Amino acid sequence: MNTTTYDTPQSPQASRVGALVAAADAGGPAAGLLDEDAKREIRRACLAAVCVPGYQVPFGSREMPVARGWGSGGLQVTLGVIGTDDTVKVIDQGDDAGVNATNLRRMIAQTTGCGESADTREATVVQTRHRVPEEALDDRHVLVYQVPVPEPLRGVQKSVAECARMHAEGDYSAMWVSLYEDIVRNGMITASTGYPVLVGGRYVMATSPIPRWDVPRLHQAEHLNLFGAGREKRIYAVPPHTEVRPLTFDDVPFEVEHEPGGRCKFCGSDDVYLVNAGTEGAFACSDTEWCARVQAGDADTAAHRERAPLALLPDPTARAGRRGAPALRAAAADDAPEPVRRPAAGGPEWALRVDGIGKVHGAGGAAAVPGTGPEHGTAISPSTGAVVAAWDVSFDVAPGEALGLIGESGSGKSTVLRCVIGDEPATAGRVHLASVDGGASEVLALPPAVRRRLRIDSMAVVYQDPAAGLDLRVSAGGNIAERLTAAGWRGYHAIRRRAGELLDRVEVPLSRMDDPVHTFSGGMRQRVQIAKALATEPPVLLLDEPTTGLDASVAAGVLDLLRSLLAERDVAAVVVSHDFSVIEALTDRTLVMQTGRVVERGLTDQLFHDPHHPYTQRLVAAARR
Ligand SMILES: Nc1ncnc2c1ncn2[C@@H]1O[C@H](COP(=O)(O)OP(=O)(O)OP(=O)(O)O)[C@@H](O)[C@H]1O
Repeated sequence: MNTTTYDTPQSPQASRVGALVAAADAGGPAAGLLDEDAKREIRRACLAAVCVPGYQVPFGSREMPVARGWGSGGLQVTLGVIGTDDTVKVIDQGDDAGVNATNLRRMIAQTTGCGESADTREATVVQTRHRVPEEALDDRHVLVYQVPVPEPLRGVQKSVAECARMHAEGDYSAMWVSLYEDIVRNGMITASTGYPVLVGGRYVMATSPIPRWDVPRLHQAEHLNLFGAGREKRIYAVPPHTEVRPLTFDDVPFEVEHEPGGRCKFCGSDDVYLVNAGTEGAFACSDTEWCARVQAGDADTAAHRERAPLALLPDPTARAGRRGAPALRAAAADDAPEPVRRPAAGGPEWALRVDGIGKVHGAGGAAAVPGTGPEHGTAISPSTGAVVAAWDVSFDVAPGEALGLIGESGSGKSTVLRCVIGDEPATAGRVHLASVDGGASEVLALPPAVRRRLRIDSMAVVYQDPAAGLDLRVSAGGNIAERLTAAGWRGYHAIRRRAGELLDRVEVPLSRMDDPVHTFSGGMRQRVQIAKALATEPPVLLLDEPTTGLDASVAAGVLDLLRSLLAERDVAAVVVSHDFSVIEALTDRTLVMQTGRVVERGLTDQLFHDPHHPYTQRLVAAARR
């Protein structure tokens, strides 16, 4: 028997949390389904979860003697936090008197010595695998959820490590894109169980296992919510009085599930979460305790109606307006969340400055460089065997200017671009952006999270392969929405207007805006990638072989588009290509690269008409053929 008892804390609002603190390290005779060490670990994990609401705390989940689907995570949390003074109630789906619920409740009571009840008002610890009770919970209650799928990002990101990074950096744009795509397809967000919420303004949390109907009851709740996921070994919490906001766009209200005209066939309630009840069109309360009490006249139905999320019932007419191509008009001033960063007046004349960038693949770092380069005819270090992909490359680009990097395959031009954007770490050199601290900060020395952020509002890249810059499963508009939501855009219609304008500008028909990009031709994909890159008007645009791989006529069209886009925008562009005709069409100045080094530089026009270096002469001759 568990003989643990908790002091009754003085602060009613902190009572359940206070009990956790008091019992965190409390010992007692080992008994029941969990030994005291396991219980202590669970309490500590619960406390950590309370301290960082919405954050998934790992714990050493144990095997439990219950069948799969009974929720070993929830059971472990219940066993970890329950004391002999407590009374447990178990809700299986919405049923608290069924075989599963009764058996589980008895097992908990018998192995811990706590009381048991099917009445929410008597219970202090309620374990649920579907519903928040219709009865009001208060600061005496702990609601323990059996969680089947704890990771809210699982639908958009398979890698556990990447999910952790996204949570750490608050990078939830992939989640916003999935909500955007849902609205485009269905006019509403259809996610039912597991609806994502932002907890305490910081972490996105899945609300699995509860339906949307119950989600509003997490916001500023009186009671402590503890979520246990046994298989994924995670515990997380929503402590009392925590802000819990369902994720949705500013102009798309969060909605709960609703059966128009639906009413419980037993108690007549129409302000409860209803489930189908056998025959066609018949419904019943999913909370059997509440239903029975309403029938018995033992329920405060007026107070319940006030709590019910009736203001969040769906509005079908609003849904229709969210589908179909947006009306094109100039973006409104308040569409963008914040002004795009531009170099401050009086700052440097360049938007991007690169000083002595170098990249060595393999051993030796800078020591590997001697013996490589054009004069030695090799990029491979004679001393270490490392590949010196690029070395001592410097340039700057002004707003409204385009700089070309040209060279044969393997000359190192893409390496320079990848080091600047952050796709690979540089071995040497410095990068400055006028939009970051007026150019004072060395960008390569900034923390990785800050550098990733720069890729949203300060720099964009267009890759040769559209699959590198786009999610081909997502619609053209959704791909643009990813960049906009990452930059903080939260207006659904503003996002659609902006995406529509951009797609129109790059000549992708608006009728294709909501089609997945994998259904597009290569040239159209590249146009979508360009539209996405320009979405947040980054002051620096990097183009890596933007037309290579396209048919000649399609490439010519994309080149024309890029030429007019660069001419009309105040963007500083770096264009990498092995083809002098591309460089000639797009750029003002050019660096010629051979075996990792710059061998010639000058105005593109001059280089094209009067190349000095024999290597440049070869490249120009090839372009003229
Ligand atoms: N991860 C790597 N490990 C070893 N060598 C590499 C690696 N990545 C690139 N290199 C080498 O660095 C050199 C420069 O490559 P880079 O891709 O920058 O050339 P490029 O001029 O852009 O060529 P391309 O137009 O074919 O992409 C090449 O010799 C390449 O083989």
